[in-house]
Amino acid sequence: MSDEAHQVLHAGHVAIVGRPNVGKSTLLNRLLGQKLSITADKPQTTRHRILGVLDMPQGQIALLDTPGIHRLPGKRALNQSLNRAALGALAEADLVWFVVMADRWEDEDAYILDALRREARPVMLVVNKIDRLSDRARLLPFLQKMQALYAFVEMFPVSALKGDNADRLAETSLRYLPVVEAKPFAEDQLTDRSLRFVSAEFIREQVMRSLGDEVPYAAAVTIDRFEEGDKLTRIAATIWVERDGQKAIVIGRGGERLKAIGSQARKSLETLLDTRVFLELWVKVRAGWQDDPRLLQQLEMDEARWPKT
Ligand SMILES: Nc1nc2c(ncn2[C@@H]2O[C@H](COP(=O)(O)OP(=O)(O)OP(=O)(O)O)[C@@H](O)[C@H]2O)c(=O)[nH]1
Repeated sequence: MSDEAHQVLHAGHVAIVGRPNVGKSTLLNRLLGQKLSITADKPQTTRHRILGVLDMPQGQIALLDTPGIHRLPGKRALNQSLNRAALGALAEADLVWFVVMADRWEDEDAYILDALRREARPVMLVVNKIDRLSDRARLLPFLQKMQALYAFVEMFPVSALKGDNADRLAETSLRYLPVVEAKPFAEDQLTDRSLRFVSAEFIREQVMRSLGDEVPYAAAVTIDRFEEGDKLTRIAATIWVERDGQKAIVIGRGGERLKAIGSQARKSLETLLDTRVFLELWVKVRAGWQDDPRLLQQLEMDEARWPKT
């Protein structure tokens, strides 16, 4: 038998948790070497639990990207479902990456740490955005302060944006996952989500990026048609907003903004799907979807309604 056959493999789930905007999705994309989770310079970009498969010679990590946890969910059904998705991912995890910003510790971080204490899973502290520290000497006292708060199994300063230390984070994490006989996912499998689902997320990302603060959380995307060919994928999608005024904003003067959203989304979809993409976008109004859990589910959980691609 070759040495390789004797190699011990590890595999399991790692939940990436942290307050909004600390860089969880950026970290996931960096490690996967491909864009999977959407990012924008606004909190609460991630609305769904996304599973990304990180394949390494010594095993596989199923990474669960979670929506940023909010301290005060309030009444909005959307916020409550965000918190549920994040806390649900914890229950599935063999290991948790608790992402915080370098030299920043806020009430919301403390709230999440309390939730982690209750789950009693091994937690690694991931100290992100170290590239933004003007003075690296501040890192050590910050780590010491963190160590006093909780018995983290490891503490990793990283820059998700630049990639510093990210690979070592993944390699070290493998050791905390169960030993397996075989890798649970195919080596080239990137996610357990359908391409249709990821495509809807990519379109929503462009809506959020192009819209300042005017509409951000009031937009959802459903895929109406998804036809894959060898060279061309035809996609028709609807952007749902809550009010007529928001519809006008998304469309823009003379349709300019919608055109820009479509063209940016098409570019990232072409990379994802590795085909040319013909994208048709519609904007429709559906009042109150953010406050209505049933409507939310209908709009968001579109995978249940269509066959997997
Ligand atoms: N300078 C710097 N910026 C980063 C780093 N990681 C993420 N960012 C930026 O921080 C912002 C938020 O990143 P996201 O990855 O969307 O954050 P998130 O934690 O997934 O946010 P939610 O989806 O709201 O939970 C983006 O503008 C990123 O480019 C980093 O290592 N360094």
